Amino acid sequence: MAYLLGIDLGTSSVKALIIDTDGKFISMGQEDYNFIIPQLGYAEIDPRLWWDATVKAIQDALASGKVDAGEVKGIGFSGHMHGLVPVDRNQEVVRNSIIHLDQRCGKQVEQLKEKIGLEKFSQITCNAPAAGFLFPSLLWVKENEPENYAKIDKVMLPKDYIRMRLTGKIATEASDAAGTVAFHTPERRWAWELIDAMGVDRSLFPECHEACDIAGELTKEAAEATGLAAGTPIIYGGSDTTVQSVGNGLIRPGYVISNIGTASQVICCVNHPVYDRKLRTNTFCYPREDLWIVFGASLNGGIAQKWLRDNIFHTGNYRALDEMAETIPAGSEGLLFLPYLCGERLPCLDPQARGMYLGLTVKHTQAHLIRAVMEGMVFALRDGLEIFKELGISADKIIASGGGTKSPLLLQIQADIYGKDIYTTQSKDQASFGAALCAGVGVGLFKSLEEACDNLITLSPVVTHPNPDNVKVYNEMYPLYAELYSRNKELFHRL
Ligand SMILES: Nc1ncnc2c1ncn2[C@@H]1O[C@H](COP(=O)(O)OP(=O)(O)O)[C@@H](O)[C@H]1O
Ligand SMILES: O=C(CO)[C@@H](O)[C@H](O)COP(=O)(O)O
Repeated sequence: MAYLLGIDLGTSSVKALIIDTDGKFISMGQEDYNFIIPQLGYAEIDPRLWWDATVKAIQDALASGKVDAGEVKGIGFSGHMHGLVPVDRNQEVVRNSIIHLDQRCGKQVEQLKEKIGLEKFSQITCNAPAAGFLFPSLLWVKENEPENYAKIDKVMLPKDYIRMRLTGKIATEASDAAGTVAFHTPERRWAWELIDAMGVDRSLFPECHEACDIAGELTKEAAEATGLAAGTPIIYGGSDTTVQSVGNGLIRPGYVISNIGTASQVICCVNHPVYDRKLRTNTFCYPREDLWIVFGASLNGGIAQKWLRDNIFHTGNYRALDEMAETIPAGSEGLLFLPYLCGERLPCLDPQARGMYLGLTVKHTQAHLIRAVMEGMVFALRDGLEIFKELGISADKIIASGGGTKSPLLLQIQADIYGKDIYTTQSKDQASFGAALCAGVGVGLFKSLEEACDNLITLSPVVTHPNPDNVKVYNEMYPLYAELYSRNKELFHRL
């Protein structure tokens, strides 16, 4: 038998998925970890925790699938984006990774805008600089931790660290490199003009490749740690937003993925690097040289539900929260929730944005608080769909993805707030599945990503249809939701 291993390094957990070459699920290992919040607005994690969790997840996948390591023909990756992983000359981490949820580098974002000019910056990167992205985070380290900055030999993205531990080699690839905003997105190369202008040494940036290229082979040391076979081919892999889209079959323009993970996004792919001139969405590279991804990224997807579960209700169980929310009608009887608990990127790029409930009355119960949070998470994504309309990007078909697909209620809320049928794919975990497909293309088991997607990805026969009454309620509420941020921005900034 021939198998493929896809590793998805998420913000909160790592998944190692084994499939066969027909795309059939064989087994999956999953391990959780927690990033730390050393102070308000910071979000960090020691990358060695990712490695330990990845090793365990791979071991579990091999054991539960009873897979002979020699039959794993290729390994691919998907990884949460934007985070800074700095290593020294011995490939040891210099400091904790500053991850995408971190909002500390507002000052460095302003410096980028002042020194380069926002228009020039966005023409090169197709994006606005934002807190939590590698380049401004690196500028923060340069300014605030000169002793750490001096030790940095190379910087990389989170999943590149795992690949480095497996191959012994440091490199990155275009889909994640574009998310650093030190990258020329249309030309798919490091933006030396920006790097030089900010006084950063070019040597810190590793070689950059394409997602399905071969990166190297599994080392003997990594084989001993994981139980995989030394010499197994390893491909570069890509950013989670793009690879998860591949795992949903997104390989040509025309449809949209609605992904709810810890963060959440609405995503489409395009043939040219088009970008929103108002810089509310992101345009990065896709794991195929002639495609780009456009997406609206909310920092506040499932993390809002996790906050409610862990900090407010102290229940370990999303299902229990769903059961309560299901008892409440659409619209939560006039209660609205703005989910900007981590600051926000879509549509406002504001690290000081905050969450809020609007409309509380004595009638509202715990169940209303839960349902309003779920609705707020999806209203945040509708903001992205409205921008797609302005850009002339069609959303003929919407495919839901990520951990949010485990909740039938969240699927129904998406159908009702978007007013569209919601499809899902049959693959168990789309990001790690996409990573395995990229590996299959890299090692030559599939001719192309199109062939892999067209042959191996099937939509689930269960489609969630919008309920017309709920659509009406949400269409009336959305304009109120859309004003919540702008009307409260000044207060958020004074808090
Ligand atoms: N029954 C469920 N089990 C797990 N996650 C769920 C469930 N229902 C909804 N979710 C949502 O999925 C999110 C986790 O999604 P996932 O894609 O696994 O995250 P990540 O890849 O960011 O680690 C949770 O924060 C939650 O909002
Ligand atoms: O920030 C972005 C995209 O810009 C996300 O792609 C993160 O990479 C989210 O990862 P998960 O929350 O799904 O782990």
